[in-house]
Amino acid sequence: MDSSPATLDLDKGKSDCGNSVVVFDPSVLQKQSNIPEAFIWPRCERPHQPEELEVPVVDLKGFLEGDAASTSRTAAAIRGACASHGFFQVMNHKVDAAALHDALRVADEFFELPLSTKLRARRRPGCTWGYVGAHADRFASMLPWKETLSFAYDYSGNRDGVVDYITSKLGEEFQPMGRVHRRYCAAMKDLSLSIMELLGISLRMGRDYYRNFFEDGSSIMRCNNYPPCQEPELTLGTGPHSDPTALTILHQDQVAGLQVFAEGKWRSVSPIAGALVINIGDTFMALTNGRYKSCLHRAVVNRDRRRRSLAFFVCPQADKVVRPAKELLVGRDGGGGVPRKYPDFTWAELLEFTQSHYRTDASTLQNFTQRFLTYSIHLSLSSNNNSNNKAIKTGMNKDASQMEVS
Ligand SMILES: C=C1C[C@]23C[C@H]1CC[C@H]2[C@]1(C)CCC[C@@](C)(C(=O)O)[C@H]1[C@@H]3C(=O)O
Ligand SMILES: O=C(O)CCC(=O)C(=O)O
Ligand SMILES: [Fe+2]
Repeated sequence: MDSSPATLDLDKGKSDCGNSVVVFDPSVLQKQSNIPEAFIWPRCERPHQPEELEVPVVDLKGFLEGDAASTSRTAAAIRGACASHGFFQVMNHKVDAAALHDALRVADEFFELPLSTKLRARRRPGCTWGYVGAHADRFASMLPWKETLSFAYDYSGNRDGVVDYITSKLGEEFQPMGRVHRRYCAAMKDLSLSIMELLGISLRMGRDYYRNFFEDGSSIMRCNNYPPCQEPELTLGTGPHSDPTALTILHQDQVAGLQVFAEGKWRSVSPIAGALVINIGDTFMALTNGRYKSCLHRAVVNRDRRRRSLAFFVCPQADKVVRPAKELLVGRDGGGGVPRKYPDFTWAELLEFTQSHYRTDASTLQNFTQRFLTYSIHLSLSSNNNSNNKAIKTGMNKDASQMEVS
């Protein structure tokens, strides 16, 4: 991980215990004619005017009402998108319009708080949750022009986890904010499990296969706030990456900014009022042995308007082994096994990799796999072929050449 420099000319705030922290304070930065050097991205990464990516807009009405013909049409539409760029949008998803509106409203309320109040929830080193400004506490360069608030939503039925988190960090007066987030996360969980059914049908694994796999899962709720930027052509709101999680439900406002790298170039995915953007993540790509694609994407900013997005990242239960179903390892001709592209791993292992060792980017899963195999081979050599080492557990050959990691 980049080590943050001792000082960074963004702005220095004071945390509630008086320590100086490096912060991203848009109200200060926006008054400067140029953005700080740390926010300037390499020329090859800077945004330009892209074409539109026509992602399928899938109407879920028939599927959610149990109509068989509509379900198979919907699964076919999803199959095409997931096998190519992994993105599609959904309409008539039955998520209450008020819940969608209120979730953005309380995100605005949070980001409009005084910086000292937001810092009550600041992310602690090595933790995924909390308030972050430009990741200035983690990275020293290529900083994203955004503030984020992230918290966990676990599917274990702990009804008050979100409310307790928000009030414990910000104060009891923020209970209404916590309740709005809880209602939104509950709706996202239900939708994510319905989409898992569709993915199961589309892969001919049956509607329950992935629903059951994720039913006891966990999720990361992330609120993104992208302030207007005086030099939007030099920076990015969120850098190029594929989501390491399994599935993402993105609720974006009506300000364009999401871009997907498809057919060899960056393409914009314009907001559609009432629609939610869905994309496959690395963990689901591994569950399908690469059949469904976790695609590179990013967010750009603009000079005039703030942009907000709410990303609900669906993850398996932390210690559940991520391994493709054997049905997906049969060759197209029904012949012998298709080589595994990724080792067995757990979400806890991949999350720890992205939070402590690696800045999530376009090659996270590839680098995680290489590191994982190197470690496993090391284990195997050092423990004289001890059968407990991970390489054997995965059923992988210790020799990485047996894998198709490109
Ligand atoms: C597991 C995660 C790490 C990030 C949040 C979730 C899923 C997406 C990841 C992220 C957004 C990808 C771009 C880089 C990142 C550092 C960010 O800009 O926020 C990533 C998140 C993170 O590491 O906090
Ligand atoms: O804000 C967006 O449109 C995309 C954000 C994103 O990709 C992420 O947070 O992982
Ligand atoms: Fe993303």
